[in-house]
This record gives sequence, C-alpha cells and structure tokens, in this order.
Amino acid sequence: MTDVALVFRLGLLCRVPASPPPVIRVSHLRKHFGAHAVVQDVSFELAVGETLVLLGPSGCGKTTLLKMLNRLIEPDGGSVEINGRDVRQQPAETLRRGMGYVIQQVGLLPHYTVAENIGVVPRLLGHAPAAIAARTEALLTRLHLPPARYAGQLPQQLSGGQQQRVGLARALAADPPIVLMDEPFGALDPITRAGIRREFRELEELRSKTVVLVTHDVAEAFELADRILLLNAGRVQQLGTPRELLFRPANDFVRYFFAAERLALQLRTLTLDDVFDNEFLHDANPHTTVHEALETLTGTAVGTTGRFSVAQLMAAFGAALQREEDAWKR
Ligand SMILES: Nc1ncnc2c1ncn2[C@@H]1O[C@H](COP(=O)(O)OP(=O)(O)OP(=O)(O)O)[C@@H](O)[C@H]1O
Repeated sequence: MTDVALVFRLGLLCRVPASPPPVIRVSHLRKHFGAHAVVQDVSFELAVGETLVLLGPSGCGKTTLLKMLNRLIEPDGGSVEINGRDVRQQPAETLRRGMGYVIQQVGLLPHYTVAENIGVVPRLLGHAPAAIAARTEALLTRLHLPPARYAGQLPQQLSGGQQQRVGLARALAADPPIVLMDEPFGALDPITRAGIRREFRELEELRSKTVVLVTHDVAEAFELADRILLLNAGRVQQLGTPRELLFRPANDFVRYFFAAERLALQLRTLTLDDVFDNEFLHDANPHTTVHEALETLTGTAVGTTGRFSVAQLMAAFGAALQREEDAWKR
C-alpha cells in the first residue's frame, strides 16, 4: 500500500462521526416594511425532530420570520437553508408543498369535505388515491375524529377545535419533515386549547418532525418547545431551552418578559428529579414536573407520585429554586 493510500485509510478509520447537518439554517435574516425594520439579523439552526417556538410581544416579527421560511415573504437580506439548500433555489410552490403549514384561521376550503381538505397537498403531489384515503383515515383516527363520522362533513359542520384538528391533519397529510405553525391554537377557548395542546404533544407523528411554531402565549411556549427564540422588535433576545430562558435570562427584557408568570413556569419546568433525591421518588416518574405532581397530590389529576407530601414537595421545590439562583450568581 502506498503512503498516500495508508494515510487515506487511517483518516477514514479515525474520522469522528460528524453531527447531522441542521434541517433549517437561518442566517442573518432581515426584513423591512418601508422604514420599519421588522426582522433584524436573526440567525438560528434547527436539528431534525426539534420544536422551536418563536415567542415575543405582538408585532415583534414572529409571523414575518415564520413566513420567510417557506417564502410567503421574501427577505431583504440573509438566507434560509433547508437541508443545506438555499430556499431560493427552488420554486416557492415546490418548497411549500414539502412543508406543512398550520395557521390560526385554519383556512379549510368551505366546499370541500374534511377528507377532501386533508387530501389537497397529497393530490397535488400525485399520491395514489388509495394511499391518500388510507392516510386521511389514519390521521383522523389519531386526531380523535372518527373518519366514519367526520370524513364526509363540511368544515362548517365542525366546532372550532375540530376544524383546528383537520387543519393539523391537512398539514401532516403528505408527511412533510418540517411543519410550520402560526398561532395554531389561537382561536380556541382556553379549555379546548389546553386539550389540543396535550394531544399535539402526544402525537407520535409530530415527534420525528421539525416544527417551528409561533405563539405569544408563554405557557404554551414552555409546554411545547424544545427551544424558544424570544424576539423583541425584530431582534433575538435569547435562544435557548425554556429552562435556560427562565433561570439564565440573557438580559432584562427576557427577565421581565417572564416575570408575571415566573412561579407557574418554574412549577412547570422543574421536575421531581430536580427537586428530590432518589429515595423520595420510588415509583414516581422523575420527569414528572412539580406542577403535575402537585395536581396528583391534591387529587385534581390521576397519577403516581413518590412517598412525599405536598409540604415536602414544596419545601424541596423552594430549595431547588435557591440552588438555581445560587448557581446563576456564581
Ligand atoms: N405586509 C406588511 N406590510 C407592512 N407592514 C407589515 C406587513 N406585515 C407585517 N407588518 C408589520 O410588521 C410588524 C411585525 O408583524 P408580524 O405579524 O410579523 O408580528 P407578530 O410578532 O407575528 O405579531 P402578532 O403576535 O401580533 O401576530 C408589525 O408591526 C406589522 O404591522
């Protein structure tokens, strides 16, 4: 073997496996409407299967940023790459068919049945009718809309929550690897909203997908996000996990943004694993949040907790908060 071949072979053997390239890479994205800088120098990368929530006050540029991912709005500067390819390299329609898109207004076609609405994109993509029917049935079943009852109904025959589920089924119908969602639960009452959010979290289908979701609801962001991108006036204030934003705020804006709901968010963010030593946990799931454990202990939810009382849980929670604060000051 020549020296060159040997070096090449050794190189192959020793190569450290590269981390997978990001599914979405946004670099220095900018958008102005007239003199108004709506999105300013925004960059982030998303790995496969991640859920990123775009959060921030009304008018901070969330929807504009989301729409630049699927070219509903063209940026003034910067770039968006999907799987390493600049989105400008393909026709906008082709790009959009490859991404699910869910909006608050749902946007179902009023004269199409539920099944016809769900089949719109797969039909455009030329999927076989039998495959579309099977997929529609499976999605309706998974979203708790029995197909025998709902497939043939028109959107106006459904409640708001049911329409929102059909909107989600439509976005997922062609099995896109990326799903964009703009205030998908925004039009619903709080109880329906919480229920659909839970279903959303538990939907196996979405676990493998890369999701970008816009909301101005802090609790929703904390419930659904792997990471949150918090914007103000078009600029990124912080990009991180819910826990990082809560316990390691990058600036005063981040701190104040969560101030009103801090305790509720802390209860929903810290888990039993964070607050207790193992001997307390027994058969309890260590990933249960303090909030969920409290609900179980006070009888408002069914579940298993370890051998601890409300008082012990709250004392341990207080101590865990203190530890977080001390760690931050260091
Ligand atoms: N087509 C447009 N022409 C001019 N200004 C626009 C246009 N679209 C959005 N804007 C402005 O850009 C700013 C950001 O709007 P955007 O909808 O992105 O904000 P948002 O954070 O999604 O707000 P909200 O939470 O209220 O939906 C707003 O001031 C809005 O008025």
